[in-house]
Amino acid sequence: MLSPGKKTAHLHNAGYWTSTTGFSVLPMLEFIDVPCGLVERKSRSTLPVRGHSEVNLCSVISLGKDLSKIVMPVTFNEPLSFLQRVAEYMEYAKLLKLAAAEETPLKRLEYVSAFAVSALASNWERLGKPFNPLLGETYELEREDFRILCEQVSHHPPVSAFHADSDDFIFHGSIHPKLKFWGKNIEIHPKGIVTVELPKWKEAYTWQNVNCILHNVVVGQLWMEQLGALEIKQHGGANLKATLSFKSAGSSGKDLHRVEGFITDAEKKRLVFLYGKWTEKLRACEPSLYDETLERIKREAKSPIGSPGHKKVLAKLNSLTIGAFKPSHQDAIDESTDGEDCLPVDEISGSTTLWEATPRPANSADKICPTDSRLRPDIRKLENGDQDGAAAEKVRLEEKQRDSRKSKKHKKAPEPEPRWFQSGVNTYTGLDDWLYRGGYWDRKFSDIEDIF
Ligand SMILES: CC(C)CCC[C@@H](C)[C@H]1CC[C@H]2[C@@H]3CC=C4C[C@@H](O)CC[C@]4(C)[C@H]3CC[C@]12C
Repeated sequence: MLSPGKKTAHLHNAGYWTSTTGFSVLPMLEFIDVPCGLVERKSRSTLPVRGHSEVNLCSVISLGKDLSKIVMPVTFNEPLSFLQRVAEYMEYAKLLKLAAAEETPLKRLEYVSAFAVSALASNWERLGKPFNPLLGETYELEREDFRILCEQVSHHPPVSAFHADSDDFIFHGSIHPKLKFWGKNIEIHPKGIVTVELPKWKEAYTWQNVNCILHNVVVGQLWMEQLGALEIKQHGGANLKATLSFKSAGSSGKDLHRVEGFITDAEKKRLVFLYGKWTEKLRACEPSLYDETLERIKREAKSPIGSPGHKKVLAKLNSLTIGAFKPSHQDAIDESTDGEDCLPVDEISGSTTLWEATPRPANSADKICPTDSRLRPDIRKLENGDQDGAAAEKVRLEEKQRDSRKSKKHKKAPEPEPRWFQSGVNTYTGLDDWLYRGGYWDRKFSDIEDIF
């Protein structure tokens, strides 16, 4: 087994890990690769600035298409392979360590559930398309207390397999993401089973990832939701089960990113209530506390309709309902219940926090303009040592530029003006000059022409 912190002294199993390379190891949130061959194991602590394109998708694909079969413009991409995205599941691997350290099957399942939810957190606001891995492509990530290897095991359909091990747990599985374009939305079915094994307890946990919906892929603000039931089954020992529901944001957005559900035993008795948001945290409390909270709210709901107490209650009810309990007066809920005076909807006193997301590294949310030099594919290819590719891209870009100018002239429109500058006179010299129009730093780049 691995000895944490002693990377040079691996004595274990043959195969992939015996060849210790001088590759740099990336901390979990460092999404961009650094050149290999570094002597020191050094990692980035910030990200190069980059944003995603807002080019109209309809111009590239048609309805109901399986997106894996479509070549997308590179400006839709984030500079990562999907294998690296898979490795991001491990960001909160410490939860599995915590699970293994617990003495009861229930507590272990609580932490495994937290891990399953936390594995989705890195997807929040990540709206670029990772590169399709090539068949046979691999990605390794070795950290203090675990290591993971991913391999693209099939190209059509695309399947990525992964295996992570550590002193305390093994985590493995495969993902076959199916993307469907439905006009307004893209639906993603990340098919495949994932398994956590805790050898010390001779226990395993299995689940399947929930579906992911990308909204407003053509017009408006692109956003993502994770949707559906996540069933985490415990095998061996107590055979408990966690059933979590990833809620739809709903029209008011109240349930945005919300996750909740129960851990039950083989007799379907509720043992623990789990609640939180996949972007933020997961908490646990006794089902009785959840019931009491609901009871109290129901009682308070009898206060006069329209009173502040009543509104508070409606807000809370709306956010806590799960399974059988649904308020019949849901229609009465209006915008005002979103106000400051509503109860903290994600608080049940007496709960314990199983997992809390850590903040993103610097620059991870900045957007740059899709015309930025840093996004030029020919330059990037040259940087990566692909001279032929760079030459081909350069020709393609120049042709694209020529064609776009031609088609604009054809429409007899006046020569298009530059976007951020205009010709004018330098007030000091009286000579012709180019003057800034302003507005760039508002970063509204949605109508920018795709020049790459
Ligand atoms: C053209 C643009 C809008 C397309 C952008 C598509 C991006 C956002 C899509 C493409 C592939 C998708 C991923 C496919 C599979 C999984 C595994 C699942 O367990 C969590 C979501 C996750 C990680 C998806 C997140 C969103 C994703 C990265």
